Amino acid sequence: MSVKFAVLGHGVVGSGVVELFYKNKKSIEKHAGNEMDIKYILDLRDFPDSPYKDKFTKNFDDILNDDEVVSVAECLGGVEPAYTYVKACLEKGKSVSTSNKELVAEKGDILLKTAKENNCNFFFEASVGGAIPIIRPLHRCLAANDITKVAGILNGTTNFILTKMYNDNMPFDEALKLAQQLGYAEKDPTADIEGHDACRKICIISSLVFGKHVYPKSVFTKGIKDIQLCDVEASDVLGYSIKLIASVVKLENGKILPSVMPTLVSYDSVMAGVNDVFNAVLVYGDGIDQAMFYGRGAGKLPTASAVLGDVIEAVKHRVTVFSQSWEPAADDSFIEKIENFKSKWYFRLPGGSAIEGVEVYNNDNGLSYITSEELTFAEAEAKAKECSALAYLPVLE
Ligand SMILES: NC(=O)C1=CN([C@@H]2O[C@H](COP(=O)(O)OP(=O)(O)OC[C@H]3O[C@@H](n4cnc5c(N)ncnc54)[C@H](OP(=O)(O)O)[C@@H]3O)[C@@H](O)[C@H]2O)C=CC1
Ligand SMILES: N[C@@H](CC=O)C(=O)O
Repeated sequence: MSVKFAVLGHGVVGSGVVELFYKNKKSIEKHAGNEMDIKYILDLRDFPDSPYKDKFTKNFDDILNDDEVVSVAECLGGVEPAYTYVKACLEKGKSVSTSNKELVAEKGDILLKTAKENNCNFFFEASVGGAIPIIRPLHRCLAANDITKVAGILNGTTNFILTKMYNDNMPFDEALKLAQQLGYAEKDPTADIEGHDACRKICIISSLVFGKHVYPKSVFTKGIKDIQLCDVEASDVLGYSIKLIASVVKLENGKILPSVMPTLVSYDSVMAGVNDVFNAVLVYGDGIDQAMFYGRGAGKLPTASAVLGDVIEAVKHRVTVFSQSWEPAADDSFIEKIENFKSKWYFRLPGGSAIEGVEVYNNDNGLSYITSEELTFAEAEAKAKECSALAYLPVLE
């Protein structure tokens, strides 16, 4: 008998899940060890031209109350009603696979507990890095390591925009419009450009790796909206590319320091070669030294691939996967303050400024340079104020 699942949402990702499932149905079934079919697709809109139009419903209860549906792919986005729907499915023992990072970053601890209590699974491989397998490698393949740092480019939209600014001198707004047309951006793209999306993703990684829920409000987050073409030009001349880097570091005092900041990345580093919609995640551990995961970070079929991988896993393994879990956090005292973040820094000072002893790039847009010493965030902020800096960003060699 074929195993039935439902897809919530028929937008960019949900429609990709349906398309990829029917395209590769035979091999998906082979991997799952079962015949499978989609019984329902939930959406607010009508899709009269869809070959699957008979499967559409606007009523979530059709899915919830159908015992034949054992697994659900949630691709709605946002916290509500996704949270209510997902929790209700898990309470009925239906495993859920989601691409919704906002949901996982805000409610992951509760949903993982609900899944455990009901002997099913809450999977979220697609919530970080689009197509890139990173969640399962972190809690399974790399489980023998003491992981000390994870850093990456975790937002496809901003990496696409920055690449267009570097390679084509394209203005920010034009590049953003293109990313939206390609289905990379969030419904409200402020989440991409102000760094909230990358923040949600580093929260998920931090929670999984360090075992306690890290909420977005505890993470210092700065997006790329203030990056100007003159910073692009200056960083390029100095030998760096600006990337939106989300990272979490385990410190010697036992705390962790997650952050999201536009960062100058040396052209000599692997991160600098990650362009367009591609994402990359670098994991540092005592066994592996370092490992890099790379692939398309957004888009219809790449994200659908990760969602369907989880659906297959849910069909294959009906019992809770305990390694993919973390505890709720009573407070955020285990998170270090951003003021103590240490790095070299890029400064752009107003024209007419003078600075000695460092390599500088000086033009009509100001004087740009990179500090020779590491400074804490607090020291860099104070220096920026003192010099009336027009921009200051951390630097990754
Ligand atoms: N796009 C991408 O590349 C990626 C997206 N994601 C995540 O996946 C999720 C979905 O993203 P995406 O597909 O791009 O978003 P879309 O807005 O394209 O799709 C969401 C779909 O769900 C429908 N929907 C929303 N609320 C309801 C509801 N209450 N009942 C029924 N249908 C509803 C929407 O209908 P309507 O349009 O009428 O509102 C829309 O068709 C998000 O969490 C996103 O962050 C993750 C990785 C990559
Ligand atoms: N808007 C997101 C979509 C994938 O998570 C991005 O651009 O990375």
